[in-house]
Amino acid sequence: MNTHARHDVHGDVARRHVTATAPGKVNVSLRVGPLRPDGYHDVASVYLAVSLTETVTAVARDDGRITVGPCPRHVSLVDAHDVPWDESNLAHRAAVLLRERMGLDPETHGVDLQVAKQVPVAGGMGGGSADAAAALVACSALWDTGLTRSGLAELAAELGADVPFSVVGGAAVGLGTGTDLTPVAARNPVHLVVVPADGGLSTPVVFEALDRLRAEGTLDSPGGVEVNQDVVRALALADPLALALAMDNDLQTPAVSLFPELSDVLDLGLDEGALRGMVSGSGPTLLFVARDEQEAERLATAVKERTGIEAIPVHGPVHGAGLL
Ligand SMILES: C[C@@](CO)(OP(=O)(O)O)[C@H](O)COP(=O)(O)OP(=O)(O)OC[C@H]1O[C@@H](n2ccc(N)nc2=O)[C@H](O)[C@@H]1O
Ligand SMILES: Nc1ncnc2c1ncn2[C@@H]1O[C@H](COP(=O)(O)OP(=O)(O)O)[C@@H](O)[C@H]1O
Repeated sequence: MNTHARHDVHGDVARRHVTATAPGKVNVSLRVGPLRPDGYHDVASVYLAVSLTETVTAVARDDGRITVGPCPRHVSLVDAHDVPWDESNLAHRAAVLLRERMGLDPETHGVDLQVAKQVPVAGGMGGGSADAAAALVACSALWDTGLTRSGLAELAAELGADVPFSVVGGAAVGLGTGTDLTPVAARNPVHLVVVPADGGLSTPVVFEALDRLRAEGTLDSPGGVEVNQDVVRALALADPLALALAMDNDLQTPAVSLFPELSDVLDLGLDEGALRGMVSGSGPTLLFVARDEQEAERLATAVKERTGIEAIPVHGPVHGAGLL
């Protein structure tokens, strides 16, 4: 029996359960290379894990079934209707993959996954990836696999480009499809405001739009990608102004072309004193850089007042997936 699992009483049956959390992310730099033959793009990404986290409770079942659903005990900050609560759910896929790779008996190793979401769905903040990371950590403890964090991060890469970073957390450069991670120093917290949009954007559709804009010559086509070292330095120095000036995102133009309303909110954030506004990953969530925590609170309130959108002050880096 592992040391992390707790017991709960559901009817007459005591069921072991484990809870894990994992962070959402923003990309403070996202440089995208040309389309590869496998349908992916090489990226040079600078990830920052932020204080908007997902929580997954894994409750043991001995009939081998794996289920996933919204957590009955936690209030989700996002609309659970937007999430596929079936085998396609990234948390479900994580549990299936872990069980298979660890050679566990599919007749006896089942789990009910209860997910409490805070990260906007399909928003470019890696919420589904965080659910997968938290599910990996929770199921690994529940089933006593003995896998290390780097073992979990390796499995995570099979689930999606953003999943390893949510396992690892902090701040990191991501190369390859984003899964080849190198931690970077970020001593003091960076304060941001994230502004979710009404609706989501499909990640592959945004990458396709980038390819299209490059093919027609509207955007330059790079031969390769290089890490944005100015952003890495700004994180190391904990200098919000330098970070704001250096940030970039090759998916911003395609995301805004698909979701033109984002331009107005970007302008509004700057008008309210943000140091910089940018699309988070493939969008449509926006991120604004604030000078400090107080300024982030003020900016979030101002954006909320002017747009009615629930802008959220966050900070990063925060740690990666872990047990509660
Ligand atoms: C753009 C980024 C930036 O961090 O995140 P989001 O904004 O979606 O959160 C990531 O690259 C997304 O990561 P993730 O959402 O895990 O992507 P995956 O499920 O692995 O891939 C979905 C699809 O996105 C495209 N894709 C993804 C990653 C990559 N390096 N090149 C790509 O072209 C491919 O079309 C792929 O089929
Ligand atoms: N646990 C999950 N939470 C949210 N979305 C999920 C989940 N599992 C699968 N998905 C699917 O993945 C898509 C992208 O999810 P998400 O990770 O929230 O966004 P992004 O990739 O933009 O950061 C969603 O539209 C949804 O169809």
